[in-house]
Amino acid sequence: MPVSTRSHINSQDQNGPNTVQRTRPSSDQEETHVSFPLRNPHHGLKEKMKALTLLYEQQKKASSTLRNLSPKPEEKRFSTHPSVDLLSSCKKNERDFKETKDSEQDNVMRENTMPTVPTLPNAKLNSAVTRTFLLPQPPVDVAKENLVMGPDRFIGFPSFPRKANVSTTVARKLSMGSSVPQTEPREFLGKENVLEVEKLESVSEKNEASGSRILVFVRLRPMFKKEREAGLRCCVKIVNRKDVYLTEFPNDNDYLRLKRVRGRHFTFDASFSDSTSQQEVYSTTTVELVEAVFQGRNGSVFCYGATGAGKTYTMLGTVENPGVMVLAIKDLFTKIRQRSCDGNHAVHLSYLEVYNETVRDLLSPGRPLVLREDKQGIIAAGLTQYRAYSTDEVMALLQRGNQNRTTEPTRANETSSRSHAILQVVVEYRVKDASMNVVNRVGKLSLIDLAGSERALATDQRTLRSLEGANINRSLLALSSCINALVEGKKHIPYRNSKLTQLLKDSLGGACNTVMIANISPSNLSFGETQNTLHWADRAKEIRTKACEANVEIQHLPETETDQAKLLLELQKENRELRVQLARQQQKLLTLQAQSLAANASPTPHQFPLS
Ligand SMILES: Nc1ncnc2c1ncn2[C@@H]1O[C@H](COP(=O)(O)OP(=O)(O)OP(=O)(O)O)[C@@H](O)[C@H]1O
Repeated sequence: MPVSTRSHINSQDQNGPNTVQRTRPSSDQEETHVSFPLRNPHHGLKEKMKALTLLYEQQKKASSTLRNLSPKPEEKRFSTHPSVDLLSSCKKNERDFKETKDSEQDNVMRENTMPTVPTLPNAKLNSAVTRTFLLPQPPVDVAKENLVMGPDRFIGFPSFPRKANVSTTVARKLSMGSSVPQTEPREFLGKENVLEVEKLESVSEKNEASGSRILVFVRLRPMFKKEREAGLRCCVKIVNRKDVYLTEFPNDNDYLRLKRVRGRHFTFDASFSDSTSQQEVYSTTTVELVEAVFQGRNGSVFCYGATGAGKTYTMLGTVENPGVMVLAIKDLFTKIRQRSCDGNHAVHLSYLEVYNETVRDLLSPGRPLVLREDKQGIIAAGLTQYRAYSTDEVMALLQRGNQNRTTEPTRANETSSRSHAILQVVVEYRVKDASMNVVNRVGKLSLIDLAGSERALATDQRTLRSLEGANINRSLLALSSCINALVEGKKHIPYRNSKLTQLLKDSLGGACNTVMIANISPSNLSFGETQNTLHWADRAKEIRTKACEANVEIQHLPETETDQAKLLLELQKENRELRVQLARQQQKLLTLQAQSLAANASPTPHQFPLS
């Protein structure tokens, strides 16, 4: 989504943050002196934070080792939609990740961590309209923390609020390019998959040359035990990780055509079989978009498919197998940690749903939001944007949002999402270039879990379910009309036909790197829906979005006194924010120290000899 002012970036900026030379002022000078070139007044604070964070991590490790000595609690199990309890999975995976990366990251500032949120077991499935799982409230300090920094309620859905610009020159850089480093995925892929990823890289290279094509992936979910027991057959075969063969088996009662088997063949950028891991799906589809966000480019990933085909599983996943949203957030913060020495990052987050043609804020539910269009695109007026400092915080917010999301059991899925959910993460990355100009990149990642289409049932007539179904189908139909119009190169694209298409306008026809993951079921009972999904996915391959330009702003060193004063104010604000962060870290450290002291002090029974 566009930022207010932009222009072309010169090639010099390619050198990126690593070439920046900076000097650090002493902490007493921080808020009083205005000498130029202006220096960032909170470097001292940053150092302190780094040291504190490290100390905190060590304490945390020590206390977790202590805890591990005590007998393990029973393995946590879901009694409801597993995707709603992501925090612990995130923690577990983050721990694994930390273990592997610890040695190389010792000199890097670690992200904040939050106390684990306990999950209440045995949450019951409820057929009410709104999800009513018994889930933990987000930790109090998340809410408090966000009150300190926000929430910035005025921020619209697709746009990020721009600060008053001191800028005189603005820069713009073209399209998601080969400059996007492939940092992560290979270690998670099997050997045979590396070759495939290389093939896929050539897809995105081609993309780069010819503007931005929507990349379309297909994911087949495994057959359920219930389906196998019911004698259903698999009608989908994936070959070469690209080709999808769909077989139409004759109906058992159709004696005349018993031997007639018809099939269709589709090819996509990649097709994932039912045994593909979540990590592999993420690495193939989304990892590059996350990297591009740091360069100021927008990216969208949306899951499309029939109800029960695996969209929410792909997007959110489970505790053991976190999905694209969770992996992207973790990846994002890992990258921020790795770059924390280069510049400042700010991550803002919003989460909304479109339910029955109304837009609702999932993070602070209230009145429906109104969509407005302005120069920056479609805006959901009043949508809350939270500033997040760590994966844990985002997970807590995501969990809170998922509690508020509308789900209910359907014929095909016990925890069917009845709304379209859009998680949007805005990353602002600010760094100084060699000439001490401030380079500001703003990239936005939209992760979209669409509601599934479902055939209307005769018994559903006039119930809330049928209204929901009708609205879901209506918005998906509107989505298909937009896809058609875009593919046919029509001038008028009917985005206004539904709230969903208005919100997806930027992803479909704007300057955005877009990925579509079409989820399909293997069961021959879902043949019609699968064929339909594959048809639209096949159409979507032909959509070209506008060349994805980087949102890069260069703020030149201020010359006038007013501009200098403005810059000073901004730096002071940032300084205050860092102080709040520091205080929070100190608080956490103290709590942890107190806990480990208490753990050491409390005697365990076997320490005392029996008399
Ligand atoms: N790749 C997969 N591996 C294992 N289980 C899967 C996979 N995909 C889906 N499932 C399981 O299938 C069930 C339905 O999946 P999910 O809820 O993601 O469907 P959906 O497309 O989001 O449906 P709806 O549109 O109704 O919300 C869930 O129990 C989920 O755990």
